[in-house]
Amino acid sequence: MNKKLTFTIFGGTGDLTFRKLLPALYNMSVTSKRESVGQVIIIGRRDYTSEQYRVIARDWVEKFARLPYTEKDYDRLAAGVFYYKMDFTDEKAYTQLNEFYEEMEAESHIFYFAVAPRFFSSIVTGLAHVEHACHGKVVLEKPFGENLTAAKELNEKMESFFRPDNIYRIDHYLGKEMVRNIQTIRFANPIFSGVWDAEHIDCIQISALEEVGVETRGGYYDHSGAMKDMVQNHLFQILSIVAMEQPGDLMLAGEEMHREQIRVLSSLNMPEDIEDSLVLGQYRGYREEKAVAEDSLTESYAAMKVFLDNDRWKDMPFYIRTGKKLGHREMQVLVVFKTAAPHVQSNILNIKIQPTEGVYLQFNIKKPGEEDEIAQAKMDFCQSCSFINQMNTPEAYERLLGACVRGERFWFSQWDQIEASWKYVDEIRKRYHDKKLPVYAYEPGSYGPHAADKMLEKAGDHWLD
Ligand SMILES: NC(=O)C1=CN([C@@H]2O[C@H](COP(=O)(O)OP(=O)(O)OC[C@H]3O[C@@H](n4cnc5c(N)ncnc54)[C@H](OP(=O)(O)O)[C@@H]3O)[C@@H](O)[C@H]2O)C=CC1
Ligand SMILES: O=C1O[C@H](COP(=O)(O)O)[C@@H](O)[C@H](O)[C@H]1O
Repeated sequence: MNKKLTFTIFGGTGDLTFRKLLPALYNMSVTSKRESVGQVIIIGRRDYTSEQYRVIARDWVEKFARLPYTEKDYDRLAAGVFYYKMDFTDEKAYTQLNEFYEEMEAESHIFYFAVAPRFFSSIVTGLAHVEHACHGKVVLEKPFGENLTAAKELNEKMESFFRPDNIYRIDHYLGKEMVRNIQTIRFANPIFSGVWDAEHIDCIQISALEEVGVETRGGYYDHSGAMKDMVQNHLFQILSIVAMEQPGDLMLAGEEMHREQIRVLSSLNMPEDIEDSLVLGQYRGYREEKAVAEDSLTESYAAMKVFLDNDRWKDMPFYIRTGKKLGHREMQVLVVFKTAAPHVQSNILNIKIQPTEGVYLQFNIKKPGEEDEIAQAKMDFCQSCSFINQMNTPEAYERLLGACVRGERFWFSQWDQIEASWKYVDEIRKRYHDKKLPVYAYEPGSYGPHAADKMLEKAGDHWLD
């Protein structure tokens, strides 16, 4: 193991670390890539020894790792994982942390902020007491800031301590296999690229539905809500990839793609008819969740109808929705094409992001037999059904941690993307609340509030599940 490189996770007893980061490190360890992240320091305020932490982490890794779990592989990973107890808001505690790093012979650092954004600033202040910290890399979880003003302040603070090109703003949806695939499906197939516009498409629906509620994360989530937790980052990233112009190279994930994404985000239209463009909801029982305010108005569901002010997408709605405690878990991009004639059904392309990864295409054929009728052919390509694909496809966090170590910055969000998204999300939320529009209640296990269905009905559409 490269002892000198030290990978420190602030928020090491949180949901993200247990459910995503440790399983990713395990997968990297099995595929021998963990050598590159060196020793792992877990920072938490709970009273654990390293040994106790390793025992707790074991169950999570066993449950959530992509690759088959074995004791031997886990023990190899765990031997390089050390728990360090501290309150990361206590500036004085960083002097002792510095001593701990000296004992651990830490020389170069990657700091991972797996905490709510309101803590980022105190951690950076504290890291000023850690030798060489400012030469290290930092990975920042989303949402970056809690609004545009806070995000700008935070960005200045981050860039005054770390070198700007050592700041990695992670959006793990950018590491998902089928999100990376959208570009290829769009641009490498003339059957799609030639008709990818408002002239041929009726609407595009982007859905990220979750079955789980806020679980143990009430404290974080109640300050955030669906718009900041999912829409401002993950869903706007996907929207911008779906709607962007072709970057120079079909498979390119660099500067050019980034520029095209920004152009999309800058052309988001701010609706005048806010009541017909945004619906916020909260599942029944949300206020009884641990660490949630009993009179909370935080939304656990958001549905939007958005338009882009550009030639390609003029007057074509993008429908976006996300929520917790819904009927099932599904993340997909559905492209509904215009019909060839009024009595003929639409062609539908469904890019399935998770849990199944694949592509579904519905098109029209003559019904077999003597009748002169039209029927639908449904072609369903399941990429993740193949064991070989599963074994060879890294999880998002696995991919992004590796990219950070290698310095591949194009896999991460850039500041101007974040800024453009915040501008829009801040303003649309303000308009919703200024008009005193309700946060609609919905039943757990449903598809969200009826108001979200009505929003589409009014526009002559409906959600496709
Ligand atoms: N969970 C997920 O699936 C995803 C989360 N994220 C992002 O990751 C970030 C963290 O989310 P998540 O892990 O879910 O949140 P959690 O609330 O589960 O975890 C927060 C962590 O911060 C620790 N913490 C809080 N205050 C202190 C303190 N003063 N000193 C030391 N430790 C402290 C908590 O410790 P303690 O255990 O003692 O409370 C806990 O380990 C958020 O920004 C979120 O948006 C991003 C993608 C996915
Ligand atoms: O960033 C977040 O993402 C998760 C959903 O991630 P997925 O990879 O399971 O789709 C979401 O549950 C969480 O609230 C949010 O912070």
